[in-house]
Amino acid sequence: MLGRLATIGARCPRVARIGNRTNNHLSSRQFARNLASVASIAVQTSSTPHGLDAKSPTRPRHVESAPSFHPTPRITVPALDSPLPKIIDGSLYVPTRSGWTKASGRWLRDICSSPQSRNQDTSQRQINVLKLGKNCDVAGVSQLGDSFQVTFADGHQSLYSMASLMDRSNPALKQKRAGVIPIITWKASIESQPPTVEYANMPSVSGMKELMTKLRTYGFTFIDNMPATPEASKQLLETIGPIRNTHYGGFYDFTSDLSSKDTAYTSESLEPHTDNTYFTEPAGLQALHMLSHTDGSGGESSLVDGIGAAEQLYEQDREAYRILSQTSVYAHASGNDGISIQPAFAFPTLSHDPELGHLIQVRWNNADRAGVVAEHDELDRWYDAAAKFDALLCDPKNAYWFQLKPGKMLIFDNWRVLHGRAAFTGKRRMCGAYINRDDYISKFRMSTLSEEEIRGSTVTG
Ligand SMILES: C[N+](C)(C)CCCC[C@H](N)C(=O)O
Ligand SMILES: O=C(O)CCC(=O)C(=O)O
Repeated sequence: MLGRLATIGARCPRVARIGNRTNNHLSSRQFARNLASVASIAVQTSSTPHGLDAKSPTRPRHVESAPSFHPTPRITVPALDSPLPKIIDGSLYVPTRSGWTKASGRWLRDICSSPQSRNQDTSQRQINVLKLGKNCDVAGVSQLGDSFQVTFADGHQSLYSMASLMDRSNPALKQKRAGVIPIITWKASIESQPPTVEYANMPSVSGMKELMTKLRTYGFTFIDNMPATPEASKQLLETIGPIRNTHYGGFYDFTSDLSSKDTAYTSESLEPHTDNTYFTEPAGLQALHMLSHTDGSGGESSLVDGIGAAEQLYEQDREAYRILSQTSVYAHASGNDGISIQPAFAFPTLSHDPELGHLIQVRWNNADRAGVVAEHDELDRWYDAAAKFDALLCDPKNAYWFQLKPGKMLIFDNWRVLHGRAAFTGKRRMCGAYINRDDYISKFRMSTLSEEEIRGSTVTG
């Protein structure tokens, strides 16, 4: 059954090219509406109350009729006669350029960072506003520069910057929280200048910043001129984040001996894929470092920008993009003895950030795919859409082919970039590791944001 459009649809890609830098921000709610009007990919600003456009030809059969839309009753706020904040019914109203902003007493107390409210060593909350009731009502407020000192009904006082009151719905802050920056999508031509970081610069502050920025911008980078040893590879990866353990072990050092019952442990070719589609959360980063290849040839590696390919699919066939964004797919890993891994629930091939709307994850592995969550009369539409995406992934224009070599480690974003391999002969030894997505984004933020930006974009409430 095609998923409901109203919930996780995504808007057409607002592709604002700045130089050759592409800003991919897919936002929610507009998806269905724009599907109905294939005329242009110009971003529309209005959004239907329920994300579904009555004209949409693709309204899923099972969606119940949209409930009638009741505007939220509004408290009449005072005219903007004085620039001073006001207290109404225990909430604080702050004057802003665009009118009054309401700050609920419980929210203010919840985000209080005073030592009474928050452990200063762990940044963890040590009060429970759910039990404080009317004590959280705002009882007094005074302005101190660009901050407000709030007094609560139980006498507790705390200081809030104007920014902290205003920024709660600030998209730029949400992007900083999620480590979202403008990305550069690429095709096979990236071969002329693939993103690369010199090992000699690692793990200096500037070197890590360069590594994280290139990874986040391109979805992959090489670490060049490094020792062709598992020890050096493991040590470097551990400066990024903890190595993730899986049924393949932690740091992996493998060859084509079927020591794990997976085709990666053979000499066969592998189509472009993302790893771990059978996990509820696929690894965020994957590293591959060829240590040796003797008595044989082949084994070239391929990379494809999954976001770039998805962008091409959107421009070529919006319906196919929608189907891959709305149809959930299972996967499995069951080769190893005693292993039968499936995700907690099925995921679409293309997943979008539910708050910011942009394409956040590509999940694609033809070998590990299990059930497609679609009725039989819709299954062929999924196969048609998947075939179009597959053709883009395998298009020589999109695939960057290269030969890995000892001393040059590849690290890539397994939520964005697909990797593949040509068949090979001889003995080929590879090492590397997985790193969790959240650990990757944490390292990216810590390496590229200022202290203040990190603090300001760490959502505490
Ligand atoms: C060797 N290494 C552990 C990296 C990979 C193991 C196989 C990964 C599997 N084919 C997948 O697509 O998830
Ligand atoms: O052997 C390779 O080059 C890559 C194997 C692979 O796809 C993987 O380890 O996930």
